[in-house]
Amino acid sequence: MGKKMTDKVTWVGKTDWELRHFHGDELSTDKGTSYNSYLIRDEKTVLIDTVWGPYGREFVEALEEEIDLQKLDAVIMLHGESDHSGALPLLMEKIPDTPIYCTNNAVKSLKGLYHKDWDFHPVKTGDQFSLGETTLTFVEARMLHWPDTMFAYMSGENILFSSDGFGQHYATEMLYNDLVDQNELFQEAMKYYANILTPFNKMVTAKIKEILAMELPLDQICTSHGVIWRKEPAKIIEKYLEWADDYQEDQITVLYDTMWEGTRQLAEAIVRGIQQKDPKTTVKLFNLAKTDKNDLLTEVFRSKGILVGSPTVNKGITHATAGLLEMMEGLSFKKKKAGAFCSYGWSGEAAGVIEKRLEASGFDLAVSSIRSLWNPDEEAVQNGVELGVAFAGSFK
Ligand SMILES: Cc1cc2nc3c(=O)[nH]c(=O)nc-3n(C[C@H](O)[C@H](O)[C@H](O)COP(=O)(O)O)c2cc1C
Repeated sequence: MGKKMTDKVTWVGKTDWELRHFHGDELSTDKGTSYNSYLIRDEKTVLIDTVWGPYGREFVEALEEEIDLQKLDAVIMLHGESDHSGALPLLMEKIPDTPIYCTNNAVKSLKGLYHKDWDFHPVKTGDQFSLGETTLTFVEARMLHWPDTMFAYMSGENILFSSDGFGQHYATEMLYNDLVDQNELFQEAMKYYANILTPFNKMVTAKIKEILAMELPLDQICTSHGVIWRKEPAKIIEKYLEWADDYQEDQITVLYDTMWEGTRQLAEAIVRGIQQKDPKTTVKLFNLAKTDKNDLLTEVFRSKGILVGSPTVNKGITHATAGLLEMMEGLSFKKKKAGAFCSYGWSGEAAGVIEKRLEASGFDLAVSSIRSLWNPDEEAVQNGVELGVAFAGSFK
């Protein structure tokens, strides 16, 4: 059942309350998500995006209740990814000759995913689609977050359809940003940005500046996941500019893994050292194997510095530590300091392995790593405290 937004625009997406893992298991979605699809009825009728494949049948049937599919003049695909295009094969079976407007790169991604020769019409920045009283203007948005992404601006209604930009994995029956819990909303928006868009900070900034320079009146931002920003849409744009500018808060995060608590004891000593040196800084301690990885990455995103510790296992680090370091490398965090620590029994390679990986991932190593032979004794605890003091001191 569609939700009417304006005389001409109806939300025809799918709210997915139960989704908990997205992109395989790369991204946790504790609050579910929505796949937003929009139906525009002016003199012409067009559909913007579809929904994920498992909901394809439901989507097409609901769309048929809204309109005679044969009256659909075009399908506009802002981004080829399966969560937005999954229902396309089913829809196109019913309307095989309907043109699909998308970027050149989306022709490639959609052909690669579905191997169909639909009637593709590639568009570029500045190209327009006249709907009647209103017009859609396309703006390519490469790497926000795929090479195939574009935005579409609808004049008359003053709506920016922003694909995954400004999105959140946040299922709600409320549809609009002003009707939901603001803390939850901004936490989910930040988690989305931290985990998906961080590598593309520069492109986010450039794209937002390009759009702001167009001086378009903006009443709503319609993203492809989560709520529609209708109240003060400029607020999320400002947040994006802040987040894209190598965001950090006055926070240090200590992340450790442990088998027998030795590395944890070292981590606690480090936390005490940080608090001693700088009581105002927020210090957070997490067992990285037991905390949601995407929440951890969001904490790293907020941090000015991180310290990572692992027990030494078979001359290396634990798999959970390795997994998180791999994800951090992919996100290309900038302007953050780091340090490493480990507990060991005989060879003690873990701290060195972590240090190398942090450095290769672009972190600035502000302190030399420390190690504790077995459980930390008094001297090792003192080394932990001193590491914390030195790390906190490196920001002065
Ligand atoms: C399966 C296993 C493999 C280990 N491999 C190494 C190793 O290669 N080198 C080393 O120095 N210690 C090794 N250790 C010893 C641990 O690093 C040591 O017990 C350390 O104190 C564990 O830290 P934790 O108390 O934080 O778990 C190993 C321990 C286990 C259980």
